[in-house]
Amino acid sequence: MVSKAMELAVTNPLICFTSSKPLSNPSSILRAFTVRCSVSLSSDRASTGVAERPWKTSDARLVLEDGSIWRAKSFGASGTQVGEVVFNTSLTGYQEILTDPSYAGQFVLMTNPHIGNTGVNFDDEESMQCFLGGLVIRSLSISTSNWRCAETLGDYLAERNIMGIYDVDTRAITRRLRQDGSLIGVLSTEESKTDEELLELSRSWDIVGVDLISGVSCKTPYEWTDNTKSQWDFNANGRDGNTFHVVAYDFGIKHNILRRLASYGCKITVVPSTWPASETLKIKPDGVLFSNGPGDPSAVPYAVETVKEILGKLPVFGICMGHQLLGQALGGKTFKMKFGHHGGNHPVRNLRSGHVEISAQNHNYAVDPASLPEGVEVTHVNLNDGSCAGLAYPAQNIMSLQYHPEASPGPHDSDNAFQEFIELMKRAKENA
Ligand SMILES: NC(=O)CC[C@H](N)C(=O)O
Repeated sequence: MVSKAMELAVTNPLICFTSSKPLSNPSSILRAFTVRCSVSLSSDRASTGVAERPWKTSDARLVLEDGSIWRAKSFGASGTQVGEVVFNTSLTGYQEILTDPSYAGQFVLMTNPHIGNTGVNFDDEESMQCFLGGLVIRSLSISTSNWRCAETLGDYLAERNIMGIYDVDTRAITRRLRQDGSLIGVLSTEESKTDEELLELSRSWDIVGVDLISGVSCKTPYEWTDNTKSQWDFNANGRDGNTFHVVAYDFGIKHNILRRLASYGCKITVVPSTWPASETLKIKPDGVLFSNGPGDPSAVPYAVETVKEILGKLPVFGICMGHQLLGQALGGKTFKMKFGHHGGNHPVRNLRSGHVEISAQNHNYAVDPASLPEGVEVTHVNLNDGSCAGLAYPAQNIMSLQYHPEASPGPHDSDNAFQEFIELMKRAKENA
């Protein structure tokens, strides 16, 4: 009886207001419960002799380069890992986020507090691997419930050797990142490492200037075989019977880009990031796609050179990293943003149609439109901060988006961009 009363007093904040008896003095009832609680706890310990709590206590630390230390509980893999902390505002889609190669070198902090409730399945992956440094969440769902669930999030991360932490104040960390900009952090479950050692590690590592593409790109070319089940293939009537051959440069390509191109009737050859432009031109495809990818676009001059050699010779479509490389190849500059855009709720204005699209985004760098030569048109603008979200150079059959028309996860408002690419290839073929 005593412990039942304790449970009610502790977990139900409305207990005083739902009592069947009129409350002449609610504070005395609270006092009574408090006394009962303390009696109950001390008598339990006395009878079992065990002072251990039944729940897990903090066994992980996130140390940020600004010197702040966040105690948390660990799940997934253990160890010590360094990376850049970014926050993602998507409500769900954590599995697609975990397998997006563009997160290599980063810890993803989900601002939605409740993660893991749908578990994971093996159809929703965006690549063959998790390349990110780790996952930071507020609350790890204690149960998984979804008809497609094959595994829990914790088991999935552990099998892939990816660290996760929960029970950490993700709102406070997000506010810090918004105020001070992106920060490097270290996640550790190793008690032998001091806070000072972890801080030192966070301050001795940087993501700027590092070629992260070479670690995520495929090693040899392959033909994409699309296994998308018909129930997931939306907009399938976008196909007009034509087949266009697209060479897709894999800078860390998300599978949904390939699925969407296939859905629009494209035959796709995926090639590694170092694949020579001359080999691509030899194949004579109808168009070239430059994919998304992790890290600093200024750290991969070889990729910019490849893009330069292809521009003007074939219709091209750049997505995210591909867009940034195109911007550089056209003579423009890219810069690092304060904390970037990561999430499925970014409003973008399509300046040609006048429509606002709610888009999926994931980038820390952007193209400076003022640095672009004449003739290059800014086609899309991010309405949160006015940054450049899309470019076109019609004279050379070039189009690009800073964000993700393939979504996954995120809204499908921008799917039409794939249709535009098809039309670009069609026009180029007709005029050839
Ligand atoms: N999704 C991407 O392609 C990311 C592009 C680039 N790595 C950035 O962070 O800006």
